[in-house]
Amino acid sequence: MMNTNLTSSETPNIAVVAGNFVRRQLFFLHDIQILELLLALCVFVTIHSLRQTKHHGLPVWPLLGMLPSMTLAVVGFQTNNLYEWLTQVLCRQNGTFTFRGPWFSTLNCIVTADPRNLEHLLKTKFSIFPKGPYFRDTVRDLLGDGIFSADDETWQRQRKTASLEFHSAKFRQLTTESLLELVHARLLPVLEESIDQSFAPIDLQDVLLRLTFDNVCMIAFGVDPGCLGPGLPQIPFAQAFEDATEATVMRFVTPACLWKAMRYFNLGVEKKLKQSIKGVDEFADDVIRTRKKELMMTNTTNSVSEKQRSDLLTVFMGLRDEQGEGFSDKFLRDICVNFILAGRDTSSVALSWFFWLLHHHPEVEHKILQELSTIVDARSSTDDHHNNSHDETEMVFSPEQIKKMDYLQAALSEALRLYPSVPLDHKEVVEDDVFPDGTILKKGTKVIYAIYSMGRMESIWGKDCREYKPERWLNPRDGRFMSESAYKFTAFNGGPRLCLGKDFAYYQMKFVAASIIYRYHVEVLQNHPVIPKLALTMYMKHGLKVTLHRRPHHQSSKVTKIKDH
Ligand code: HEM
Repeated sequence: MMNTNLTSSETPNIAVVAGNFVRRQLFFLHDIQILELLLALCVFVTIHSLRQTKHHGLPVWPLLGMLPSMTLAVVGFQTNNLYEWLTQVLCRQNGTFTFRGPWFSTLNCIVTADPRNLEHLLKTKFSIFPKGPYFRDTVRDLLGDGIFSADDETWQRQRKTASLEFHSAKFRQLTTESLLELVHARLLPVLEESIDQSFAPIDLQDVLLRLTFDNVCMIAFGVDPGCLGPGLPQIPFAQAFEDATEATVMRFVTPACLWKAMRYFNLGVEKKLKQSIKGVDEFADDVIRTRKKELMMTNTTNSVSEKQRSDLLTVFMGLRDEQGEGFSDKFLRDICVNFILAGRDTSSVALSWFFWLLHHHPEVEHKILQELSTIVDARSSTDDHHNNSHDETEMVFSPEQIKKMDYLQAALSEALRLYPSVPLDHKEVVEDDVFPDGTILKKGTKVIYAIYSMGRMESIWGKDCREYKPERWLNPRDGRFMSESAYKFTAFNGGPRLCLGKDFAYYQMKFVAASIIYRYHVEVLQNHPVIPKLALTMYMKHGLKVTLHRRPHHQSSKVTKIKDH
């Protein structure tokens, strides 16, 4: 580390003086100010360089490439939405174009929304399109060697073990039980509370984020942080996790040399990142230490309760390599943190967009209600001894009932088609190649696949591609749900890196949506602005402010009691 503490007896060193100067200047920079600075730089150079060329019909500015056009789109002169701007360009360019970034950035990349290219990238030539060193370098501090950023053997090992676990009966039991507890003992009471407080508006996105955070922590760590509860408490671990993800995302829009300098000098957003990662690590270390002790106790006392745990931490702790060595604590921390990131906000954000779409499509809400009533009535008539089938305030949907909700699954898939939780994803090319559409790919090129745009292309979904129509997912003969090719509907990725939590995510979203819709009509506040936030996951920038109205059959303010089913 450079010594920045000069005493009067020391000769000033030019590197130290320069270092201090940069440190002083950067100290005052906030992340927003950095963006403003970049924007000002764009405007300045744009005004001073009147020469502008075109690449495939897109303006390319000297030094700045296509950044000014994109910036104008994002700040609102054209579309107020980066994803919409990309969609417009991709539609004009038949599904693929080359984005030219400014000279100082690493933003040059191929952007594609062509299903043939997606299949090539995610499946056929999977091995030459890894996540790559650029992505890993950017997210390493938070994600380490976890499944999201890993490639090759490090990825394969985690994928294989987690995949076995995700498909086991024990895991299914853990997830259904923890979800049931969360929805009935925590989510529904919080929603009821808002009604009791004279229909106080609540931010449904925030409530759902809390629910999925608690749920995925139970799956990954086997502990419940308790974010969802009366009064919606602030939980330091959840806050640290959120801050750490947001600060990591800032690195993708900051020149690498700048964020690396800020990290070195511990300034601005990088300082915040360091502090929040410390918060995440402390929580993880504590859980790992406690679990190790518990497992040792279990082994010595030969008790079975701890051995029966099926959270990912316990499963990975039990693994040994050929030399009989277990995973290091750091690697165990990376594994869990990555799973929390994967399952934390994807389903909650998808559910938020789904409820917003329902608000604008009462006919879809009506059909979902009809489906739920049919399923509930069928159980009432065939299962008279079932203790909760007639008492609607205590209605708990069973896994078999959830499986039968084809229309709800179609409505959720349609929401994900238009608002995919991961709107853009990326790969790096490690060998020269050519896409099926003829695009030449040089080694080292970055490829962005625009999942959001894919849902809005006539060439993929037809003329009504922008309409919300769950029916497109139903077999016209029997009304059953029909899945789509992962290279056309890429919300869950595809090929060997297909989302590991896809089945669980559908179960979770269906269970939560059915439990809410059966009891309440969700009304979005009039004039509440709903626009996507620019982040790795497609949050609603201002949340989703709603009021809840009890259905006529659910007029009691009694909170649901969980019963075995
Ligand atoms: C609506 C909900 C969800 C959506 C839309 C979704 C989408 C995705 C996408 C697009 C990827 C690829 C990311 C990338 O490689 O850059 C992915 C990967 C992954 N997802 Fe999900 N996900 C959802 C829910 C979940 C849940 C609930 C879990 C776990 C509890 C989960 C676990 C994972 C894991 C572990 C990976 C990494 C797979 C790998 O790289 O091999 N996902 N998901």
